[in-house]
Amino acid sequence: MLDGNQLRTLPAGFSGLQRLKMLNLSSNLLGEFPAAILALPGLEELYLSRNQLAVLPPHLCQLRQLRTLWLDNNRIRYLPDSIVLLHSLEELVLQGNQIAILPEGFGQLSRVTLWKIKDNPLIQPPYEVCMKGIPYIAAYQQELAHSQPALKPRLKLVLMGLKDAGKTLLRRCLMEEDGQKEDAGSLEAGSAQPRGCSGQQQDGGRVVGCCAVPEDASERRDICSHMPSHQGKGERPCPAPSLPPNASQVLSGLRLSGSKGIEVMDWTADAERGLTFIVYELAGDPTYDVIQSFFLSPGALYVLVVNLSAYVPQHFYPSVGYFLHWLGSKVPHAVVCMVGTHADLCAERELEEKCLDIHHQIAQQEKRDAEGLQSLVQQVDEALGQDFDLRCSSPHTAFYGVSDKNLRRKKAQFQYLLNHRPQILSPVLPFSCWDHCQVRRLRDKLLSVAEHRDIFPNLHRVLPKSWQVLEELHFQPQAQQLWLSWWDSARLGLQAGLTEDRLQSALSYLHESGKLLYFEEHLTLREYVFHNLPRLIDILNVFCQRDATVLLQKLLSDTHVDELRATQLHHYVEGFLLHGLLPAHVIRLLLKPHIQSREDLQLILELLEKMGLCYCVNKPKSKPLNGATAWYKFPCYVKNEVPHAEAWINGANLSGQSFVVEQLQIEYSFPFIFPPGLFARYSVQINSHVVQRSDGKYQIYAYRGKVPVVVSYRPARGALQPDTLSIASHASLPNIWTAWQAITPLVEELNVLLQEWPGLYYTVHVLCSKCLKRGSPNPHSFPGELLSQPRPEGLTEIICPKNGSERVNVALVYPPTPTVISPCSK
Ligand SMILES: Nc1nc2c(ncn2[C@@H]2O[C@H](COP(=O)(O)OP(=O)(O)OP(=O)(O)O)[C@@H](O)[C@H]2O)c(=O)[nH]1
Repeated sequence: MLDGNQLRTLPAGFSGLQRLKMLNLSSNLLGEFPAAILALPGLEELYLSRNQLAVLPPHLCQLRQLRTLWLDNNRIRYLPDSIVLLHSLEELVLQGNQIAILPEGFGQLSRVTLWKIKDNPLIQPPYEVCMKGIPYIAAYQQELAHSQPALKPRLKLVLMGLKDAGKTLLRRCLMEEDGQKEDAGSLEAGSAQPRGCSGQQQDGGRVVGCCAVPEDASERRDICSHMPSHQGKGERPCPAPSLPPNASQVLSGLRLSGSKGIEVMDWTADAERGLTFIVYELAGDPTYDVIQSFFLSPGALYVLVVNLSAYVPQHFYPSVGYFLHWLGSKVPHAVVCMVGTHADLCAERELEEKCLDIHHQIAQQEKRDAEGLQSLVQQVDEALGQDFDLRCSSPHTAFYGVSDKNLRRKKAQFQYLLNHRPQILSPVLPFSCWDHCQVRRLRDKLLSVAEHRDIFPNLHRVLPKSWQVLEELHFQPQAQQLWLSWWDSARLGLQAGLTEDRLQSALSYLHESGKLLYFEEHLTLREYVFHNLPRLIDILNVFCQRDATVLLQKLLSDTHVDELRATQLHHYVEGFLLHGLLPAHVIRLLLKPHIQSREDLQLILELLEKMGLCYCVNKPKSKPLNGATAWYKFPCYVKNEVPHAEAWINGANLSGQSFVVEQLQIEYSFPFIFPPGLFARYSVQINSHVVQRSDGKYQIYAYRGKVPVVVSYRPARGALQPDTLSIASHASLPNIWTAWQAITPLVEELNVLLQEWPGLYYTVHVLCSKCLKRGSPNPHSFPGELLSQPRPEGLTEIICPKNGSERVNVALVYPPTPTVISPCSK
């Protein structure tokens, strides 16, 4: 064991150690692979992790006995071809290198069971194939050998930013620049002038500086959209825009009101090289939050759009910081390009100062986040430095009762978060839709980023012919269905010559490149392949729309609607916007263009439930409704602050009397960001576990059998406070076990949902029941971890420091296993 030294070379004569079977040289400073190692033919285990190796010797295969080879976190760019001859190899760890291509015949390493390749810029085989393991690599390489490879560069481009940031206009200008007109059907008639600039200088003082930044994320995002984008008096006048001919065409298609929601379209940005962007324009309106995260995936280029004219430093977080946190929690290591629109409305100096401010504040936010994570790593290290028994001696120590193994997992997770910060490509790029040169410059910038091999290595990969055939089959004109079941897709795969096991990789590729949606990791959604994106998005957009007129228009499009019926429909819309309730037949009307039959409606409703948009309020579990109207609740529409229920809060019922029961409350804290839309989706997800529920905007009261449960979301109360989501129950003391049983499935559902955010940091605690009973505003939270399946014998009594020597009866469950899902533990 020579790990953790400062070794740059091995001493002369090292090769004399002919009986050596294991050699650990990890965490040294080796810049070259020591030749002496090759002269140790009996070597079975070789650890060279965390060195500075760039090249491996071509004759690596001399180490014929090698069973374990760890080379992670070096600088290796290529693997020698002879590595495929290491037939005894069982463990091969290569993560954290610069490997783009695996040697031909790599699939021969069929004995390898421990395989790690993450964090390499893999092109061939593509990343998603490599991640799946050696058998998939073998299948892919076979495939490639038997087919005619072809190149098809395509990248998913996601536009995001606040409402009215200028995303739509930016996209249209870029596409018009290339002479690509959109389907006129998708445009609504509007004024020939942009909303932010009437073509003349607008008056009105700049008042945004005095706005207080709201604490609620949705309000945070709303505020900037209401900020006037006018120029203040005495500032450089807005130059009368000289309208480029194509900009006026673009503007003529821009609608004036109503939220159009999410849009997706192809943009052939460079016809010569055949490079296509699949552009996903997200909605700036936070009402779309519940669906937007479905469209964020790895391997895309993200453009964060900021309205520079409206920007003031106090609003950095809602207009920039928030989006970086959101994106980072869903797609760790996402590639982000910052664009500042409305540059024509800013004086030169103002432009410079604002861009600089955004740049500085991004750096500050990043530094703060990284320091926070680093201090967590340090805390874990300190805990690891202690003996496990010592850690278990007091329940009030950090990581009380957490095993070394779980601590190491935690550390790996923090390190993963630290190493996968968003990649922000450049300072803010000022942009004006009026300026041809800037439009062209932005287009060139996006193209050059896309072409950058280190950033998007996948763009240059060679694809097997069968993958292309698969794609064509999915998009053939007769494939008009709303979506395909996985089995339909598998049948197309067979036609393309892809067996089921090989289909997964091809679908993952199509998902990452933006061509379709396939949620491989999602428990229920992975049964679908969403190839018809415009239709799917059309459907989802309907249920994020808050504009009564737009909804009514959809409902009244039928010519046979009499006045009575119209009034009735009007009431339905009102109820929907207030309580989120709709009967199935009205949903059918809203989705009319997409529904031909009763089955279509049923399938769509099922899908909406699986996506966490709505649940049926009156369907008895696993029984048909016998002709009664099914009503659906869309939790993201619920407006009432408090659920209508005879409920209890913090140990007191509505009459204010204290219960003689014990409180059990598990609290999830989200220090950086609470995933947008999570509460609404969670609210749907738990529906199958609860009865007699009553929903409020931030709270759900319900029962699990006879045991009451409450789920509450509390937005952060200040900049440094976390958002929290708690799951609570109560029971009389001897039956506290029943309360644990009541909330366990709800905890599990939350954990499953949280897996969709691999870059999210959150903690889980049990709150002190005594503090809760006293109604303490700041109850003590116990560290440690929860068992996902607690047992009665796992309940422990501990003493809360805030309650003197009184014992707290609702306690942690040991031995602990992690409930925090680490992307590294997958
Ligand atoms: N003067 C000027 N006006 C712009 C510019 N970009 C956008 N606008 C105007 O700003 C307003 C909002 O632009 P949109 O492109 O609709 O904003 P968005 O980000 O798509 O908004 P949502 O779809 O609601 O999220 C419109 O009136 C545009 O005409 C720009 O560079 N200069």
